[in-house]
This record gives sequence, C-alpha cells and structure tokens, in this order.
Amino acid sequence: MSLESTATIKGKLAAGLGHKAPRYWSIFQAFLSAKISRNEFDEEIRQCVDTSQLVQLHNALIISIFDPSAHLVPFSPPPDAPKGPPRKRRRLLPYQGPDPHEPTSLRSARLKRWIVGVGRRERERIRNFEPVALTYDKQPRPEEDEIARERGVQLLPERGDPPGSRPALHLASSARGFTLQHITDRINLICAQHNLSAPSKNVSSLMALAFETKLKQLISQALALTTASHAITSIHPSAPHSTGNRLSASAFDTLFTVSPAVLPSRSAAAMRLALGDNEPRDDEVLTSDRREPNEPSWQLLALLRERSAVNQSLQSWRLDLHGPTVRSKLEIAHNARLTNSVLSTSTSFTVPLQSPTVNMVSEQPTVFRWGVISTGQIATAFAKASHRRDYQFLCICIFMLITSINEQDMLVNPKSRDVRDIVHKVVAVGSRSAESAQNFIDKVIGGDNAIKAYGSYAEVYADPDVDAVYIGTPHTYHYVNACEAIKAKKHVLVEKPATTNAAEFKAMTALAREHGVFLMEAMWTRFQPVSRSVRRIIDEGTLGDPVMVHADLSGDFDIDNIPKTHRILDPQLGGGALLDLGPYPLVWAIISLYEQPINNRELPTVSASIVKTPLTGVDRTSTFILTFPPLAAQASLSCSINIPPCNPGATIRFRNGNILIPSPIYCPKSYTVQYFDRPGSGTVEREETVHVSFVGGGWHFQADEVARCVKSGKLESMIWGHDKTLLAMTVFDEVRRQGGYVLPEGVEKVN
Ligand SMILES: NC(=O)C1=CN([C@@H]2O[C@H](COP(=O)(O)OP(=O)(O)OC[C@H]3O[C@@H](n4cnc5c(N)ncnc54)[C@H](OP(=O)(O)O)[C@@H]3O)[C@@H](O)[C@H]2O)C=CC1
Ligand SMILES: O=C1OC[C@@H](O)[C@H](O)[C@H]1O
Repeated sequence: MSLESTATIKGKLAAGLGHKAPRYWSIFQAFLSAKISRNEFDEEIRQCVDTSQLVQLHNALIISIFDPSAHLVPFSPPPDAPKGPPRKRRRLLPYQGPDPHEPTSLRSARLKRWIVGVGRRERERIRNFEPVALTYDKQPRPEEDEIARERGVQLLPERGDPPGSRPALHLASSARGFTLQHITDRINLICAQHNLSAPSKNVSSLMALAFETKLKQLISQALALTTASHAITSIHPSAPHSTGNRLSASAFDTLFTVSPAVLPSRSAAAMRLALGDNEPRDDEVLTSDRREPNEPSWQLLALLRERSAVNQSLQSWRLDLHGPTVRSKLEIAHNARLTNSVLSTSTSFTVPLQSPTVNMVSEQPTVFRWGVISTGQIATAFAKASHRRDYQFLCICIFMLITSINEQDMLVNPKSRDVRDIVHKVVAVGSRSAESAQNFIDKVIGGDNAIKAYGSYAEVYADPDVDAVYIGTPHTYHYVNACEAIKAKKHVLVEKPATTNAAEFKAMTALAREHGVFLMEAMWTRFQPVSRSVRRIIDEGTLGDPVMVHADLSGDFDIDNIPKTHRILDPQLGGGALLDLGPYPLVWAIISLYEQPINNRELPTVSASIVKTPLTGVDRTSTFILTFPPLAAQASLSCSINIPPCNPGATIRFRNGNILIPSPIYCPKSYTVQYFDRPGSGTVEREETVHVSFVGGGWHFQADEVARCVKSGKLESMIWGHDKTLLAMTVFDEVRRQGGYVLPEGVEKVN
C-alpha cells in the first residue's frame, strides 16, 4: 500500500533499481503497449525487483496508478453531499491525480490482478529478502473503507490507534448466522472506538439474546405475511403451530419450507395441509379420506385438493421423489425467491386472508353487541348478514374459492377471516322511522325477531344490551349522534369523516375520554389486509424511504341529474368531494408518510385548491398537497365527484421502487410492488402482485378492531387512533379554507 504520490514512488523505485531501472521501465512500457503478456511481464519484472523493498515499491507504484484513493486525504463526507455524476469507466494511465469517481477500495479485484502475484515459490523467495523497516508505525486500513464510503461513516480511532488498526470484523459466518464470537468481536471494536475497556462476556450474551429476540420478532412478522401462517394455524388439527401467542417450531418450519411464491396453487396453506408435518411417502400425498371426513378442515382440504393447481404441483413433487426431497425442493425454491435468481420479471400470488392480529388461543368468542344508527347505504353494507349456521363457514369458503364474490359483511362468520375471539351481533337498529328500522332487520340482517327495531336513535343509545353504536348518518350528523351515544356511555364507531371539522372532533374525543368509552372513526381501509401488508413492506425498508405519494379517489355521481338535496351535493350535509372521498387518498398518505416513525406524528403542511360546482357551491374537485417536513416527502392527493376513479388509484414512490394500489383505493384487493434495477433508475427489474381475498365487503375488519379494543379496555385504536382522525379533519379544514368552501351557518356545531 502506498500513501505517496506516483512521482515519489517512481523516484524511489528508480533509486532502488539503480542500473536495473532502464530495464524495469522498458518491461513496463512493453507491457503497457501490449508487446508482452501479463505472465511475461510478471516474469521479467521479478528479475528486476529482487528485494522486498523493491517489491513493495513496485506494488505501490501499481496501486498509485490504478487506485488513486491511496493518495487521498482522510474521508469526511459532508452530511448531505450531493451524489456525483454516474461513474464512468476510464483508463487512468498514466496517473493523472486523484479521481473522485474512482472506487476507493484497496480490495478491488481489478487492483489485485495487477499486484505482483505471490505464489508459493515467490513467497519463499520474498521470505529470504532482507527485512526492510516500515516507514510508519501502525499499519491501519485506509482511512475510508467500503462501509465507510457507502454509509458515510467516519471511522473512529481505536483506543488511540488509527481507525481500522484492528482487523475487519464479520457479523456472520458464511454458513450460519452470527455467533457469540462475532458479537463479542464487534462489541470490543465499538468499545475500542469509544476508548472503553473490553466489556464483560455477559454483555455479548445479552446482545446475542436481544438479536435472537428481534430475529424471532422479524420471523413472526414474516410468518404473518406468508399465506401459511394463519390459515394453517387455524385449521391444523393435530400439531398446533402455537401455544398461546408463541410461535412453535412447526410454525418456523412452515416459514422456511413453504413460500407462497413457489406454490402455483396460490395457497401455501393448501400445500402445507396436503403435506402434513412429515414429508410424504410416494403413495401418501393427500389422504383426506383417511382422516375424519366430517372434520371441516379436512373437507376444506379435500376441496383444495380438487383445485387443479394444488393437485398438479403435488403430482410434480411426487414424480421426483428420487431427487431432492419435497422439503429441500421447497427450501431451494424459497431461497431462490429470496435471492431473486429464479423469479420471473412479474410474479403474482394470492395471499388468503390474514387475521389482523395473531389470534392463536382457542377460547369461546366474545359476542360483541352492536346498535346500528341509520338505515342508509353504508349501514346496509356494513351490517349485511348471512345465515349463520355452523356449516356456513365451509359453504362460505367454497363459495369464496369458487367465485371470490360475496356481499355479506360484519355478520359473516368471523372464522372465514380467521378471527376466533369475536363474534358480531346486531341487537338493535335505530332509524328516524320504526318501519325503516324493521325493514332493515328483515331485509338486511336476516329477520331475527330478537333484534330490536327503534323509531329513534336515542332508544338505541339507551338500550342496555348494546355494547357499541355504529353511526352511518350523513357527515354533518356524526358529531351530534356520536356525542349522544357517548353520553349514554356507549362505545362508538362513527363513519368517515368523523365530524365536519377538527374542533368538533376534539370536543368529541374529550367527551369520550370523560365518559371512558372507546371512540373510532370508521376508516375501514386502514384495517384491510392490503393496507396492513403495504405498511409492513414500507417498514421492511427494501424500497427505501417513501418520497412521494400520489392518490386519488373520484367517482361519477352524475351530479347534473341527482337532486340537489342528495348528500353529495347538499352543503347542509357537508356535500362535495372532499369530506366524502378525500379521506381515502388521505389514508394512503397517512399509512405511507404520517405513520413513518421518523415523522413522529408531526402534522403536514397543506397547499390546496378547490373547484366548486355552481349547482350548490360544494367542492366538485379538490386537490391538496401535503408536505411532511421530517421526511422531506410529499403527498399529492385529489378527489372529484364528476369523474370516474383512475387506476392505479394510489402510487407510493420510493427511490428503489413503487407500490401501486389499484382502484378502488378504499378497498383494494391487490397491490403491486415494483423493484428498480438500481436506486433511482426507474427501470423495473422485478414486480410482484399480491392478491388478497376475504369473505364480505371488508368493513368487518374495523368491527373486529372495535370489539378487540373494547374487550381489552382501550379508549382508542392503536391502528387508527384519534391523532389520525384529527389530522384528517385539520387537513380538510385547511383545504376548505384555502379553497373558499364555507359551510352554511349552523352546520359546524363547534368552531
Ligand atoms: N365507509 C364507507 O365505505 C362508506 C361510508 N359512507 C359514509 O356514511 C355516511 C352515510 O352515507 P350513505 O350511507 O351513503 O348515506 P345515505 O343517504 O344512503 O344514508 C344516510 C342515512 O342517514 C340517516 N339520516 C339521518 N338524518 C338524515 C338526513 N338529514 N338526511 C338523510 N339521511 C339522514 C338516514 O337513515 P334513517 O332514515 O334510517 O334514519 C339515511 O338513510 C356518510 O358520512 C359517508 O361518508 C358512505 C358510503 C360508504
Ligand atoms: O366512503 C365512501 O366510499 C365509497 C364512495 O362511493 C362513497 O361515496 C363514500 O362515502
């Protein structure tokens, strides 16, 4: 290694070579002008450089020519140094001074090729050379190394020695994960860099434990992402994957042996069920008939078996039993997926329903009793029931698998979405008319005589059988309705937008706290499987930090032909695009930007513009840009009531790729992740589309959250807490202010 300039080295080399210098330079010249081969060059040069000092000088010269970093001053990256232009390959002969674009590693393969090769004979020859004193005391690694350069890290002195004096450390062996020794070495180095004495062994052990725990946590998150986890856990009859909330060895096994991406059946659960705990024998791949035929899970298995893709893939494993075992084949495929080496450019697989929380404890479900306020469109969609008999689950699964279409929602059997701790029940319906309430009970929720029909909302609030009230009235009624329910000590789920403005929501939350009841805005999108998966992908970090979100929800309400009293046009009902559709583009900005830990719940700044309809003066189209200062990221959001939705409805953009959310963004059934070939290139190297399916319209996920929160004594959801609703209402206030949309006098109950 050289820390001197090429000219200095040349001078020293010339002096050291003495009379051999002309020969040395002519060999050099012959090689550079391609008159002799690399081997000939090595051979000839070795005749001249016959002391270890000359060998060192020769190597130093080569380094100085090919690796100018050897001359650079210590590296101290500016905190936000702009990236230079793309690297160009250049020939650097003769040495023309340091080049900032050149890689600065002394370990580059290119460089190694040029240093005089040290074979066994050569090593022996060099060993016999006269020892030559080094010109500096310590032999540190260069002041900057690859890690330092890539990550902008400045290496620290090590107990007074130059940075890098201690050998480079590995954090993992090639065959296995990190060992205790790796951790001990690493901690020693960190202590050295902070001038601390070596810590006790316990520190390393504790660190190892912490890593392991974190690893398990990561694995369990990953497990939740695989199709295998919940579905298998929920229907595996003999070997439960968990005890309580702990993951068992077989659950880990599932994670590492089955990958949804390699299962053409699109159901890892199916494959895992089919294979059972043991690798199959030739004649024993699917033996559902030998199990208990009346057991619903085995009926489901039989059904899955019939699905040709599962069957075919099982057949192909069977044919190859003399090759690698099924398990190792799956492992290979899984690893291949991890390394992306066998993925086609576009893969697509379906993730069956995942439960929002891992619910592995088998216990009697809690019956959660709802009172529904109003009998309009959304109340109908939310409460829509199926006939809940025991065989219903299987029928639903069959129906779902065959058609993927269904219309029921909160009252479908929660087992269909792997929820076993909660069962929802509507016990009362309140409407402005008793007839409408009864009609709702008969037509929408299956005509159960036990359900009470009330001709007022107040009677629902007063009903002692009601645990929580669902409010589906128009926007401008939410505040009054919710406050009355809260005062009657009912837990509340109130439709979006929770109120007409931020001041109303603040007053509402204060009231809920005062009465000790749970309150949540019905932002159903946030609880759906796609939103949860997208959040996990952002957290996982492969795409980098989100930089920009584009999201739009529009819908053609045929505004020229509907009555001006329709809630979408009537300013008395908070009409317009913003309050009705705006919450959905906003929820994607909240998921991808506001929820980033670094944002630390900071509110964005708002820049907005509104186009009003002359029909009633409500906003026909609203566009608002949110800037999140801690993230240096923006969301460009819009909504309109006289154009159809666009597709994709939301795009979350990162330097390393995009996440695309198809329309309708309030309840997407898939998402696509695009990975660029390199950061910032925009060239999609690989893309994965994940499909989700569940029984029902998708409002039930938020209902589960309400029931679980109430059950555990929470007053607000951790997933869609009051801060997020307050953010939404604050943003909408500001958009209306900037756009000049003033609601009629008296509509806003609190200002
Ligand atoms: N989460 C989601 O997917 C959706 C949410 N929504 C939200 O739900 C709320 C209601 O929307 P939607 O169901 O489409 O509206 P609808 O007009 O279809 O229903 C509203 C219901 O509220 C009751 N109501 C009370 N006061 C009034 C009033 N002055 N005028 C009209 N109705 C009144 C009525 O029930 P009754 O006569 O029985 O008292 C009426 O049926 C809105 O806030 C909207 O944002 C809407 C659609 C989808
Ligand atoms: O919440 C909603 O989602 C779907 C829209 O069509 C509806 O108007 C809105 O309230």
